Amino acid sequence: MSPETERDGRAGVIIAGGHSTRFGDDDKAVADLAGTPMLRRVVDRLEPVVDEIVVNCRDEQVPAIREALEGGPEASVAVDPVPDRGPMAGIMTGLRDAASEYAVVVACDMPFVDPDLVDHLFERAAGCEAAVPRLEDQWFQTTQAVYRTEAMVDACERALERGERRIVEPLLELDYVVVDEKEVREYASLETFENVNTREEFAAALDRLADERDGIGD
Ligand SMILES: Nc1nc2c(ncn2[C@@H]2O[C@H](COP(=O)(O)OP(=O)(O)OP(=O)(O)O)[C@@H](O)[C@H]2O)c(=O)[nH]1
Ligand SMILES: [Mg+2]
Repeated sequence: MSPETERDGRAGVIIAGGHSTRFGDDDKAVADLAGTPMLRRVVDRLEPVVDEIVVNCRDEQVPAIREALEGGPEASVAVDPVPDRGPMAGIMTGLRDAASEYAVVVACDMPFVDPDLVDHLFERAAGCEAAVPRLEDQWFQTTQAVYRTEAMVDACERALERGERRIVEPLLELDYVVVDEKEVREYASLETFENVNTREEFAAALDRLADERDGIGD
């Protein structure tokens, strides 16, 4: 028998442990975006393509996050043992709580994440340790990427020990594949990567949702 735990399945790990400083006084994770907390939109979009959902946050966010998750798909909450160590530490916390072999990591501020792309990223990651989108002239989309859970946890631990904070540090240690812009566009429009940092971007997201409701756009 293998000494390692046999894992299979797919997790969705949403990181929400930041302070939303560009957003202002409120926590953007639970900000009401056209009637639905932003984080809950991400949960709802991932639910059809994953087997379990984990939401990572700081301890004091838990009550509001649980409220935002109420009535939705089952999701567990993974609290950072040490807060404010950056999104990579949040990824490590969330992945540690996931039981699945692979996990898609998505930031809580990406309300337009496309399940078709996520599904494709899981397929591309099979047999290796990560599948990460990279658009032309842009950096890796590390907060909308699939990782092999155990491999990424170990790589994050090593990176944090070295004093690194960037998500790309553990990624580059893994056996990863890049999903380029052309390939992304076969599955999703680039709005999948749109992230909401400011009040202006929040207003733009509201406009986009209104257009979608009215059947405008693609
Ligand atoms: N667990 C954890 N998550 C974080 C941390 N910093 C950022 N994040 C998450 O990483 C994602 C991307 O970060 P940002 O868009 O910069 O979010 P943010 O740090 O809350 O916002 P700003 O303060 O405006 O930069 C978001 O989903 C954040 O919640 C952190 O220190 N710990
Ligand atoms: Mg952001």
